[in-house]
Amino acid sequence: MTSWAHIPLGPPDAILGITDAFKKDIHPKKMNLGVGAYRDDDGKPYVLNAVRKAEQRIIQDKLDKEYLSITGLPSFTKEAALLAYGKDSEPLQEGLLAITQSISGTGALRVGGVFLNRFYPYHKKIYFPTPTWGNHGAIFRDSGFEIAQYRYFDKSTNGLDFEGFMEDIRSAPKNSIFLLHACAHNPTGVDPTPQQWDQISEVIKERGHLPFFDMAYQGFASGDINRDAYAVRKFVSDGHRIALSQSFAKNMGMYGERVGAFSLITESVKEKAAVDSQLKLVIRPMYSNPPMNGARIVSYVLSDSELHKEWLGEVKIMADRIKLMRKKLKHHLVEDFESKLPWNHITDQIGMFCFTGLKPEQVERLTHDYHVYLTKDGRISISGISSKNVKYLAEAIHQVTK
Ligand SMILES: Cc1[nH+]cc(COP(=O)(O)O)c(CN[C@@H](CCC(=O)O)C(=O)O)c1O
Repeated sequence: MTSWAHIPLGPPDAILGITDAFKKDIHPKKMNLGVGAYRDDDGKPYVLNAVRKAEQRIIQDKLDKEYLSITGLPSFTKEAALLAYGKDSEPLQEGLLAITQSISGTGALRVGGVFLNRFYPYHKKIYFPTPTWGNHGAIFRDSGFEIAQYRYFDKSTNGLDFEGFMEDIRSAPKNSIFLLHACAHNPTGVDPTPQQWDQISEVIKERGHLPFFDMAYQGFASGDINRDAYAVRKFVSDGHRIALSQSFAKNMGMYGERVGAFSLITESVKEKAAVDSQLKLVIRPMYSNPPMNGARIVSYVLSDSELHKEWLGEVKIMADRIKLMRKKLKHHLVEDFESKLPWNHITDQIGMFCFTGLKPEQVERLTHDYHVYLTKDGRISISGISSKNVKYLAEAIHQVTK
């Protein structure tokens, strides 16, 4: 009889495990600032109206439940590509974009990781920003990659270490793979300016590196889908043949529907056909073909002009609420509690997260004494803040940092 006694107990997930701890807490003022999932000002999950309308139309259309193709719903991947690359994208117009639907952003990164580990013709090493999203390491290690870091966050300014970033691009061996957060960097909320992206593109091109963009927040960062895709589109117009993972979890509130896409720019129609064929050979033994419901909803929303317009309005509402909570948190810290610490980074940073700069022991106290749940590195998901609890949070942060 097989014994499994040799299996060690694994640690709780650094991000998703926080929600479990939060749920067990019965304190009336508890706050979940862990997982990056949008909440409205009542602290409730938000299902977009455009999504609800698309769902109704799908029901009325009485569609079948047949298998999708291995690379997913064509109407979805077409719309996902248009959203990311823009209608004027040359590779898109010339049919040079290999793309597949994926199990959300995580699945896109994994499929991309396995594909690149199988076919990337240079060193199987990928460079991550320091710090990066907690799941990137496991995804690419499990895909067979060696992991390296490039400098990104400057603790002294709570901003971008641009010089260090550029030096590390220059010093990495030629043809390295660089994972780049397209917008709303997780966990820091610190993004390069467009001018800095232009310089990053130039040096990455000089070194022949492969840019692998992770775009998990398009539209959710600034509220503008085109602005948030600046880096992706600039790199493509500069001639980079990028790899891109897209997630519709946050910008369309499709968290549990698991809707994403992986794409790679190729040099010719023949190359695209070969890449498409090999993506299928990666996916088929992994999960065969993707779930259809979420992809149908996203394709309905993006392809219908009315729903698309409504969605753009809703994604801006979400982004604007996040920006307002940043302003309120900083205001209470500085004006009400007269904190003498620098808190400008709360409003300088962008997107779902704020990298507060709190030390582990301060994080520990925030959770233990004030029932505020956040990741150990001091990252807070701004969407967990509302007009009802923002002052309480400011007081708690002030108490543990004064
Ligand atoms: C940069 C980034 N890339 C990819 C993903 C994957 O998203 P999905 O499409 O759901 O597979 C996330 C979600 N990260 C937030 C959500 C929870 C998670 O870690 O997963 C987070 O960091 O809280 C990211 O923040």
